Amino acid sequence: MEKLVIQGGNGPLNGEIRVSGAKNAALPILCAGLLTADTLKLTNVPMLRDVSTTQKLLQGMGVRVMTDNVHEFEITAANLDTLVAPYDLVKTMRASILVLGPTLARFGEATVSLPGGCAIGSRPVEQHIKGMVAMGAEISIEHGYVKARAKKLRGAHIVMDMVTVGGTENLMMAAVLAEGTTILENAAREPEVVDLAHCLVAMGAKIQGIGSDKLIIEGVERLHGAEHAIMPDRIEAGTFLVAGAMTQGHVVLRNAAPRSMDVILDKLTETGAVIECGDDWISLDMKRRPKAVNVRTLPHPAFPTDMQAQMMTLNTIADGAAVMTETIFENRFMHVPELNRMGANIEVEGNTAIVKGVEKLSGATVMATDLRASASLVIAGLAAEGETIVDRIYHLDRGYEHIEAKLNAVGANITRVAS
Ligand SMILES: CC(=O)N[C@H]1[C@@H](OP(=O)(O)OP(=O)(O)OC[C@H]2O[C@@H](n3ccc(=O)[nH]c3=O)[C@H](O)[C@@H]2O)O[C@H](CO)[C@@H](O)[C@@H]1O
Ligand SMILES: C=C(OP(=O)(O)O)C(=O)O
Repeated sequence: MEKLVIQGGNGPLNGEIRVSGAKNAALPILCAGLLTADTLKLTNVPMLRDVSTTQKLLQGMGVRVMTDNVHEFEITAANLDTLVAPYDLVKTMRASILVLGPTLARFGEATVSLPGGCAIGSRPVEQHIKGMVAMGAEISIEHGYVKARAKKLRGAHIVMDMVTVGGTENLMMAAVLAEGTTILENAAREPEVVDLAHCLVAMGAKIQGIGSDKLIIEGVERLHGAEHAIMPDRIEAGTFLVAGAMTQGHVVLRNAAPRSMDVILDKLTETGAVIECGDDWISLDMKRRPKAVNVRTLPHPAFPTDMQAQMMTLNTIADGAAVMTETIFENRFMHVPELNRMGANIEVEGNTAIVKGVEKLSGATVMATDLRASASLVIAGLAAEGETIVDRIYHLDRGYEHIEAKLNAVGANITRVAS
């Protein structure tokens, strides 16, 4: 197991960082390769652990996956060897459930291990299942697996009980090959859902209402190959901007998607940062101690839960106090005790955290229990006095591509060492 050793107080971050492709767009889009026998060519794929897990999962099913290991993938699902996604891969990456919709739609059958919960919450998938049942699938849960069968899915009118990103993606991928029209109401509008929809359209799918909470999908007989560039990662970008703001630095992000980040950029402006954007770049200049900002996580276009931990870290050293409410996941404050060990002053009451800004954090050995909690501890370490050791960084490697190299290039001092 590896850990990161961060020498804090290295001064302001200063320079340019290239943003990688979005993990949360790449994972469903790789699974969309199952919808056609032709080749789906993807560029700007981030090279991170969840992507290699998806590659293994698809290859295990018999999909041909070619990659240059520098962000380009070609996926060809001509014939499959098995329609089963096994527990040992699904348990390391919940997004594996996204093979269910496309496999069922194209091959009439799919057996996927139930992902179960994870550190941030119980994360059930009953909305995915409810939607597929409405489309005519017979579904049973056996030995921890979802077994789905449907000779041919048929279009249905589905109103989801809550906004679910993965549920919307799975049902959209099922509906594109169903017979007739599917209407998905209360659909997720996250930019990554939109990116998947654009890729499906490039493959020949007929989808209206992209980017809204009502998707109208007219099933087609078959999809074809296409070429698609994965959108830039708004959460990785947000993480670097928070690091820039906390160190009172000046960072410029290239290959970014500022239009997908309105609320994150607004919040950073509220902290006192000066933000400028072009079509694909963002610059942040911070000349003062940040002001505390209140945050409430909600589905897009409101503040994303995947940026809550990083923004809380910024609030730990801000001028003033902030109220932060997490409404998406029931257990997404696991960074709090670790940040408090670094000298932060955070109290949690239910799904709300009160963060009172302190002058300085101090370096400590901390342990990361989920992906964004890990990222928040790395950026806390940059602003802290002394050395911080972030242990168990395999969570971090699930979702960030070379985070230490990217931060070191703009003035951080982070070393990866074996535990
Ligand atoms: C790979 C990927 O894209 N992951 C993202 C995706 O996760 P994921 O797609 O798993 O998250 P969802 O949007 O589905 O979950 C939102 C909430 O709905 C609940 N729920 C969901 C489905 C369901 O059938 N029943 C149910 O109760 C979940 O437990 C959670 O409380 O969206 C989350 C919310 O933006 C992000 O934090 C994750 O980074
Ligand atoms: C929660 C996240 O990912 P996943 O849904 O893959 O666990 C995340 O990206 O912050």
